[in-house]
Amino acid sequence: MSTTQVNISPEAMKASQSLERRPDPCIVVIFGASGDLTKRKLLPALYHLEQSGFLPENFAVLGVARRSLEATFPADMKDGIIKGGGVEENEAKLAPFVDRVQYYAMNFDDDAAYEGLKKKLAEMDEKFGTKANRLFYLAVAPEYFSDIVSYLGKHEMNKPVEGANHWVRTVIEKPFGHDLESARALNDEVNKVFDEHQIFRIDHYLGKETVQNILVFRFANGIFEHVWNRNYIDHVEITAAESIGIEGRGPFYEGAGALRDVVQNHVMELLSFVAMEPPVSFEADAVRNEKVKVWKAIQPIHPADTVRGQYGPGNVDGKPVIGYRQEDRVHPRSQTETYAALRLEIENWRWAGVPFYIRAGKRLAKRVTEITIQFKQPPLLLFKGHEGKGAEGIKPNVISMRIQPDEGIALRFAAKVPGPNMSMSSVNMNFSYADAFGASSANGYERLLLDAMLGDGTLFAHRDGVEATWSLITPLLEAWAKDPVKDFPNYAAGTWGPAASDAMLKSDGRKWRKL
Ligand SMILES: NC(=O)C1=CN([C@@H]2O[C@H](COP(=O)(O)OP(=O)(O)OC[C@H]3O[C@@H](n4cnc5c(N)ncnc54)[C@H](OP(=O)(O)O)[C@@H]3O)[C@@H](O)[C@H]2O)C=CC1
Ligand SMILES: O=C1O[C@H](COP(=O)(O)O)[C@@H](O)[C@H](O)[C@H]1O
Repeated sequence: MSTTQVNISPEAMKASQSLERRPDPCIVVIFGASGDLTKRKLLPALYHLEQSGFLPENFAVLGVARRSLEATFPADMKDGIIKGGGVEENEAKLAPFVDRVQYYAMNFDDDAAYEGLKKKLAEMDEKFGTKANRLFYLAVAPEYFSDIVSYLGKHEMNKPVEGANHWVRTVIEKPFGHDLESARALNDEVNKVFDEHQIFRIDHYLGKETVQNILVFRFANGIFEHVWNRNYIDHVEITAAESIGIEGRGPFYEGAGALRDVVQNHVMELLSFVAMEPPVSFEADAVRNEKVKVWKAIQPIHPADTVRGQYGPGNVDGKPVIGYRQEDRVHPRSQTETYAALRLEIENWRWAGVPFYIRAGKRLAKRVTEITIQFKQPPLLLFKGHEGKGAEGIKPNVISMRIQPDEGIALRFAAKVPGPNMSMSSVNMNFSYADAFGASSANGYERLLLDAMLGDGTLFAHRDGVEATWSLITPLLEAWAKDPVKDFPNYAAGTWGPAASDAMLKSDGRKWRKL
């Protein structure tokens, strides 16, 4: 049961949901327009932004992909746009948005086609009054990132047109490289064409309200920061569990695995928000610098402090599902991990000696992303022996930050059970986002697209950060590659992962929090 009470008036709530300034007129150019990401996330997010009145009046979208979809794009995606945009089903509302979306078919490798693209954009500027401002969104497989960027440079679409007061930016999807070397090479390639301030490396976790709220919880409240350190915290757990499998993305996932797919990026971002020092301001560089300091303070992770898993057949939500090796376009003896758990330490004054346990995986028992801060037991267990019959007993205090679903924060503490005896039980104080502020349809992409259009890079990854996280992960990938696993699959779909993961915490006298 929720105990959330909110002291915000409807007027204040409305004000917090309004924009201080709208983005300049612009065209969002989506490379990979016929793909899954565009359909499920980008177009719905843009539609929702438009419906919220956050887009400039002079605004347009150009979808770019290989197939000839001029006649059907984006009409054949309209159901997804309406559903994903969280706007009530109403075709009349959708029509003005769809009128601003156009399509251009080309092969990303086709040098000559970029001249056609340039011409098409100039025509759209005329039609929509978009003033030559461009947001090039690379929603494509990573092997195309460099090519597209260099062709944009070669055809002089990377810089504002001389004499005009406008901007050109690029948003680059993850994965940003597949190891340290490739990330550096990609950064070099992209930096040859775009200045760093033009590059927005997206990690959609940073667009989630609950992720941003980690910083608000820590730095806008007076009581938590004092205990947010090694003196009071026993350990930190970060869980990013998914119940879905690889959703037909066999070739991509075979080359990625859980470590590359979510740990190097989403989970490392969560960790940096939990562990960073207060930035001097909420400006892009100040926040990014503090994050990088955290990643650089993480000690090299020893392979013995890691666990790999791969799901076999099992049951998810009461339905039988196939194992990873049976998925489409997956090698029948694949070594790719669909689960990874790590134990790591951040060697700085705040965190020395506090283990951080991380786990992420597919086809786990349920979808839940949560950060658990477990505090030390009080120094004197005054009430030992009074735990109370039938009650759960006194457990250490826990702050759990639920990133998704059921977004919110809970604090576990001990309370006296009513009655003549001094019996105690653990209870939870809950804050629920939905109860406090109503359900949100925002999917992270909305906020980030808006920020990119506004030129605000605070919630985007920076070159240094990407390279720092790859520096941590790459040695593990190399160590794992040298040491093939013999027991894959080692967890059944629909469970909480391999037994070795529980054993890793058990060897430290701890266990994963039940989620
Ligand atoms: N899907 C998701 O939920 C997420 C995806 N991402 C990242 O976003 C990016 C896109 O992913 P996703 O949408 O799933 O990928 P898809 O495979 O669904 O889409 C790929 C797109 O690229 C186009 N394309 C591929 N090759 C060419 C080419 N040579 N010339 C022109 N167009 C080409 C395809 O066009 P056509 O159909 O015409 O061939 C299609 O529009 C990837 O980097 C992925 O890692 C990141 C987070 C989540
Ligand atoms: O980037 C990715 O993220 C999703 C998980 O995102 P979420 O917002 O649903 O938590 C993951 O399924 C996908 O494999 C990965 O590429």
